[in-house]
Amino acid sequence: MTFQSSSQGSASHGKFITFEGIDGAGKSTHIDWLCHWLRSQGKEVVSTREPGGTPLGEKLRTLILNEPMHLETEALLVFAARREHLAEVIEPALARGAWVVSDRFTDATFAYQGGGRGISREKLQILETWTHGHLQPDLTLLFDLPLEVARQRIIAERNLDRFEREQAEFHERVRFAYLDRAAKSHGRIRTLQSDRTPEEIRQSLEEIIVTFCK
Ligand SMILES: Nc1ncnc2c1ncn2[C@@H]1O[C@H](COP(=O)(O)OP(=O)(O)OP(=O)(O)O)[C@@H](O)[C@H]1O
Ligand SMILES: Cc1cn([C@H]2C[C@H](O)[C@@H](COP(=O)(O)O)O2)c(=O)[nH]c1=O
Repeated sequence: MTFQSSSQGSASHGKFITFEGIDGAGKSTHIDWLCHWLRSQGKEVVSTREPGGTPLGEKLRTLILNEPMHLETEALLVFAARREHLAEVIEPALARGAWVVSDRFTDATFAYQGGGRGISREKLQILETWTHGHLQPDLTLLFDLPLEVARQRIIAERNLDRFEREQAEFHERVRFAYLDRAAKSHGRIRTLQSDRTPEEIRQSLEEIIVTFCK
């Protein structure tokens, strides 16, 4: 993890890797492979997700994904679930030297609640600083692809949740908020072109992760 204090780069801490992208981008498909690969390198790996990752967080996830609510209530709940996730799972794992791989983190909030719902970046930054001002992912893998391709992948296979049922314009705003954030991330967010075969994506992912581990 990247602490903004002098603990940055300390050998006693693990690494924090997050996966991001619009719904149906292919994150879950590749998280298992990455965790398997990291374990084959002898690392302790904690695989988790947001919203969720703790018993309380999973209850909040059910509400967030299914219950109609005010847009700011939604933002506050994702940060509440995140605070619990950090305290119960992420921070202890990193402190003991484990690698944490999370299916989504705060970039998702800037993309969905910021880009999608229109909450200002300033408001979200205040919540981010309050919740985890001391900690950011070391590496974020952004799975990017055209909206129509992602829709085709998920539409046949699942009951759509509150976000997945949003209009195409919402998902376009989410996608472009992610890309904008990646462009300003100084290399933390690596974008993977995801309208390719799983094998091609995995090869790109492997190149990124091997370089990151050096
Ligand atoms: N490169 C690919 N080509 C074709 N189909 C894919 C590819 N990657 C994933 N899929 C399929 O698309 C669907 C969505 O993939 P996956 O669940 O990995 O996406 P996700 O980003 O985790 O989605 P969500 O965030 O909505 O859970 C799955 O049926 C998966 O098998
Ligand atoms: C962390 C986070 C998530 N969301 C949204 C994005 C997705 O539509 C769902 C989670 O579903 P997934 O299939 O597990 O990817 O939640 C959000 O709006 N804001 C967030 O901070």
